[in-house]
Amino acid sequence: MRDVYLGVDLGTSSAKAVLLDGQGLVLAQAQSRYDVHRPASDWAEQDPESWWRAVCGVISDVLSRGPFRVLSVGLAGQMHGLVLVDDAGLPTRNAIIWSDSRSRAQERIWADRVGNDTVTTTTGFPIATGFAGVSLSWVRDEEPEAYGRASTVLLPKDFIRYRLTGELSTEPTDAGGSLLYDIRHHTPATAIMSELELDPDLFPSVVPSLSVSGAVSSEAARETGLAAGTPVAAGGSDQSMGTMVLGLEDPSRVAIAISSGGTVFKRTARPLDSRFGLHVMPHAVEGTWLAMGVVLSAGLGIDWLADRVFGEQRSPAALSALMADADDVPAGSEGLMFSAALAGTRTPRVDASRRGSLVGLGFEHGKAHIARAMVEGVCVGLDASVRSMAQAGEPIREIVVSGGGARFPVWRQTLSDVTGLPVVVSSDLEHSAMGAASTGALAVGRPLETDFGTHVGETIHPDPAAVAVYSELRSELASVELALANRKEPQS
Ligand SMILES: Nc1ncnc2c1ncn2[C@@H]1O[C@H](COP(=O)(O)OP(=O)(O)O)[C@@H](O)[C@H]1O
Ligand SMILES: O=C(CO)[C@@H](O)[C@H](O)COP(=O)(O)O
Repeated sequence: MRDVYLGVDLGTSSAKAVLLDGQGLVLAQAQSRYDVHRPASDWAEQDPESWWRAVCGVISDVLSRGPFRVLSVGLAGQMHGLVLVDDAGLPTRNAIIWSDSRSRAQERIWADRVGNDTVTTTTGFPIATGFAGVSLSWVRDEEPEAYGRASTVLLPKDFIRYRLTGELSTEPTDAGGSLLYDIRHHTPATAIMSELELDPDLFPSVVPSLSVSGAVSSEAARETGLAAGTPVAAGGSDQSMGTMVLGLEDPSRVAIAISSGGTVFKRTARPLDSRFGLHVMPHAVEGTWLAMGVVLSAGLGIDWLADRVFGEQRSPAALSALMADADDVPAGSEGLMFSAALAGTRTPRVDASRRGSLVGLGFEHGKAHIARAMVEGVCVGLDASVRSMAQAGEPIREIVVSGGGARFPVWRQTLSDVTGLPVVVSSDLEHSAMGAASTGALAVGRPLETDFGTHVGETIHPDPAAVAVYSELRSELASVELALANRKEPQS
């Protein structure tokens, strides 16, 4: 029987599980998709039970390829979402996830009563819809019954911890993305919560990311196939866990995840100055920090194009075909531009009301042009965060790319051409699940014997002709966005 470490990532599009051996080698991995529900415009919800079913499925799947002895479990997950559970641990409503933008009235209440400067200084994040704190205010105002029945606020992956171990807790990296946590004092932001008439007792206990947060219960053992008593590490947010395995020791490397959202992230020795519009939160390794810039729809946008707009199956094969066709379209998409803010923007500027636009459409364009233009638009958004990091004093000479979209050449090359930087493709595209497994190993005192800096595939170099095309696209997109900035918001 082989000794292994299990990592679970509760992504936005799917749950993933990986099993690593003591040398960090992937022995098995599995993925199970679920949906984002959008029952009203601006809403984005998921059913925590569907998360749990998917997690049970992927764990059972990887274990079936054994025999394995799992020495620890580590957890990673999508950030910011709000899960409210009652005294019996049952969700009082669906989870409101990070790409939700319904709570604009509450965003204004937070700004009026507490102020953006106080919130940013205290929590590291600006006031924005989709963050657990603002979503919590919405539930309190609009669904008092679901708020009243709740006894604990959990972040998404912490619901999985609860189902695995029975423990209601979070850890600093996800607490730090909730808008309800004081990152300077490492305590719940009770003053902010009280000012907004949110009950501070709802916030769960916070345990260190690299510690053991509980053990697999006998009920969870029956559902997953894990042995009861297996230690479960606290883990962290998806990107925080990703930094554990993306070889980011070289400070001039920045990571980019092309996942449901697109994220630029970097571990830093000090918290970055919030004036540069980036998110700042505690990192899993105590005393260090994570800086992050986000494009709110990357893979989500491609999935939406394939599914809602083109009416195709959102299957891996259909997505792969669409991305391959997009790769055949020349840089610049023959004049088509896609401002890809389908779900608003958060960095460098918060604007939940912003939406995307397709500019320059002609009879010469087809599906592949539209998909490519979206990839280009997302990369221009990611480039803005890379530039913000450089402005904040973090030198950037190389990108390491990972996530579901990074398997496609069109994303890798466009990222390199838009940023003008070499892009190293991580050989561990499931960086969050891998980081969670590695964190679990650390938590039980058995660090993996590998140098993750060497887990790299090919390096993509910028093509000078495409760099010139994208330099122009960057300024053209900026003009389009400026022109649309004052567009009247439709009444929903
Ligand atoms: N097996 C796959 N085949 C094709 N595309 C995929 C696959 N897995 C993920 N993707 C693409 O990557 C995106 C999600 O990336 P991923 O890193 O898995 O996201 P998340 O962690 O948010 O669930 C999807 O929206 C899809 O476009
Ligand atoms: O909102 C953010 C980061 O601020 C998102 O990046 C979420 O953390 C979800 O990540 P993915 O599911 O896209 O990996």
